[in-house]
Amino acid sequence: MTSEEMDMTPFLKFAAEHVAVGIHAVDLKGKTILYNNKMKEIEGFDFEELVDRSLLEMFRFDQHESTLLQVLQTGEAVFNAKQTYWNRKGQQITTLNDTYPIYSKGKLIGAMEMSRDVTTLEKVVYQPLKKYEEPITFNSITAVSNSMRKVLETAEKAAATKLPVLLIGESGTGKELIAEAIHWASSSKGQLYTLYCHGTNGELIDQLNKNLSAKSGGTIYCERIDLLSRPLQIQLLKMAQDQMSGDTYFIASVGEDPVELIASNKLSKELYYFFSAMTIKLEPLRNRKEDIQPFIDDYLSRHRMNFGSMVRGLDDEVKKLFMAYDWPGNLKELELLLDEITSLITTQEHISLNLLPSHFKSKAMNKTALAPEDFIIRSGRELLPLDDYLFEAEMYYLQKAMDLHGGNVTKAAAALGMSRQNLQYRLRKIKKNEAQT
Ligand SMILES: Nc1ncnc2c1ncn2[C@@H]1O[C@H](COP(=O)(O)OP(=O)(O)OP(=O)(O)O)[C@@H](O)[C@H]1O
Repeated sequence: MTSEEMDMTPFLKFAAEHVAVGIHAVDLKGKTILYNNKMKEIEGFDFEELVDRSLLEMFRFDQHESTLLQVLQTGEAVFNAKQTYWNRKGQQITTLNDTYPIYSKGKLIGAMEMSRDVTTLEKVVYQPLKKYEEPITFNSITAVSNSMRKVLETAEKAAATKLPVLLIGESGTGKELIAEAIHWASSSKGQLYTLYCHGTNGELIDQLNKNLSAKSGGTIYCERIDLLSRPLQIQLLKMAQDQMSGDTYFIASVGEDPVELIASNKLSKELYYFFSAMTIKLEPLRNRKEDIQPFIDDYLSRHRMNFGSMVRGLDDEVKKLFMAYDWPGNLKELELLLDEITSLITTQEHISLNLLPSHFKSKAMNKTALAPEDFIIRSGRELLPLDDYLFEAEMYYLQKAMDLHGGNVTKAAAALGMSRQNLQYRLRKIKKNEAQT
């Protein structure tokens, strides 16, 4: 039988589910008709989140979605569109996207986006060291808030004792920067190697092991060990134990509370014990807003020095907006935003509201938390983005259901027609959101 005579559908379905490229396809109405496993992984969806909820409902009408819509409107492909964003798990992700119009019998029937996850590659290119073009020392780090000052104090002690360090903090809080500063301040003689655990594999860990042995030591910074699969965590632990006898210094990071990561089986207890001789927790930027202005001052002074620009600071309105915004992507988000703004600046001395990119303005200006009774649409009031509106409505409805059932999750879930696990998951999400606002 030739391939033309065979029904290729099962093969194509298998390929779509197993290929290492994220695929998202929509029909003419913009309705999702294909969303493969790799795309779920890139966008950070949990299986629980997909239960009881249609995929379409979950999408934000953000830049990512609009490339598909744009292709539907123009019928023309868009290639190599780079996007950096924070996915549902708060992980910073960079993708390169190709988006194609799909035709059948000469008629446009939909669009398909293929995303390559280039987060690791991007990090290698974007390492702070390359950006600052000098080794990172504790002096290059903005630390005005009490919590950051304590971080530096502990980091300096860690460098002096050369004890393994575990850095804990959300994406973009500065873990890699601290790791570099510890390396340069320590007596570690060799080179600094960074193992980006997102997207690493067994061969890379072996290669690192060989390099360290050949050069008799160095510092190894394992970024986000919680993103390694369990077998790779075991391989990394073995490698670390092998290297203990040599002159190798170990630093690692995780993106969440390690105790919770261990409880949810995402982090091996043994690996945690190995790295946690000293632990350093970096607070999210929303809990230490005193660091925002000094960071901006440092950034702009570097910008004036490197590019001869005139830009000195922010307008009062922008200052207020920056202080009110919750910066889910932390200092990295602020830095990327400043990169974007300063690339447009010509002769201005102050950054005014009209210099802020519209994607940021709409996010920051709509982010003010609503009281539950406020979620109905009132005339004369600016509309919320649909995603925020649905979240507010869901929060209100679930809390009401819980109150009505005396806080009993099983009963409330039954009344809402959803699984207990799903309700628990959503309540946890609400709690997390409340803690952040
Ligand atoms: N305290 C700080 N002082 C100066 N720059 C900072 C500080 N914190 C973060 N940055 C800047 O933010 C960027 C992101 O920091 P870094 O890569 O260290 O974050 P991270 O916590 O390691 O993030 P991820 O978990 O996503 O890897 C850096 O390029 C650095 O320039």
